[in-house]
Amino acid sequence: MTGSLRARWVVVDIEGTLTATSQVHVVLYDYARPRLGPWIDAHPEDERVRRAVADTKAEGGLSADASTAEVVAVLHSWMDADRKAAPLKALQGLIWEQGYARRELISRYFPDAFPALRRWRESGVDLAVFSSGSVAGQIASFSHSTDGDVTGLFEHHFDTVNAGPKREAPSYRAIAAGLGDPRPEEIVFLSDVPAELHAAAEAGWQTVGLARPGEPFADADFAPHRAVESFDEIHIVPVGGGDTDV
Ligand SMILES: CSCCC(=O)C(=O)COP(=O)(O)O
Ligand SMILES: [Mg+2]
Repeated sequence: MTGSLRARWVVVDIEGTLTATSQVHVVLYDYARPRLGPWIDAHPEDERVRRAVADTKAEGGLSADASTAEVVAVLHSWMDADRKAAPLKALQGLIWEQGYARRELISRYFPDAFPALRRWRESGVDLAVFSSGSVAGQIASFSHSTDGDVTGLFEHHFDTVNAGPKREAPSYRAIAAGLGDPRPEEIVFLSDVPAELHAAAEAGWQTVGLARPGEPFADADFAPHRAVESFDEIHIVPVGGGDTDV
C-alpha cells in the first residue's frame, strides 16, 4: 500500500503497467510484423511513412536507396530486440490503428487499472499517458478495449516523439510543461521500469513502480521508489482535496 499520495496529475505508462507485456510483444507485435512491408509499399505518399522509412534507413545503417525488404529486416530486428525506436513505433501505430478500426485487435488491460483510473479522475485528479507506443497507437488502443472506449479518461498523450526518451529526465520536464507546469511534486508517474521512475524522480515527480507478478520487471530492484503489485494498492488524493482514500 502506498499511503495517500497527493497529486494534481497521474501519468501512466502502458506496457507492464496498464497492460500485460505479452499484449504488446505477442498480440500487437505479431499483428504488425507481417504488415510492415505491405504497409510501406501501399503508402508511398504518406509523409509519416516516408519519414519513418528514411529514419529507419538512417538509424539502421542502410543506404538511402535500400529496398523495402531491407527496411523491414531492420524493423523486425528492432522488434526482436524490443528496441522501441521511434520510426518503428510510428509504423506500428498506423498498422494497429487500422487493426483496431477493423475489429481485428482489441486491448486487454489489467482488471485493476481502469477502475482505479476512474476513481482518481472522479476525485479530481487529471490523467495522462507516457508510453513508447506512438500517440496514434495509444489512442487506437484506448478506443478499442475490453472496457470499451476509455479515451475520455486522458487529458494528454505523450510518446518519445513529443516528449523524448523515457529514461531521461528532460522528457518528464517537457511533459510537465505540456501539462501546464504544475509543481513537479504534484505529478505521480506509474511505470514498471525502474530506469523510467529514476528519470521521473530526477525531474521532481513522485513515482510508484508496478511490480506486477509474472511481468518482466516483477523482481527488479525498485528502490528508492515505492513499488506495488496492482493499482488497488495505490491511493491518490487530489491536491487540495480531503485526506480520505479514494
Ligand atoms: C498500445 S500502444 C503500444 C504500446 C507499445 O508499443 C509499447 O512499446 C509500450 O511501451 P511502454 O513505454 O508503454 O512500456
Ligand atoms: Mg512499461
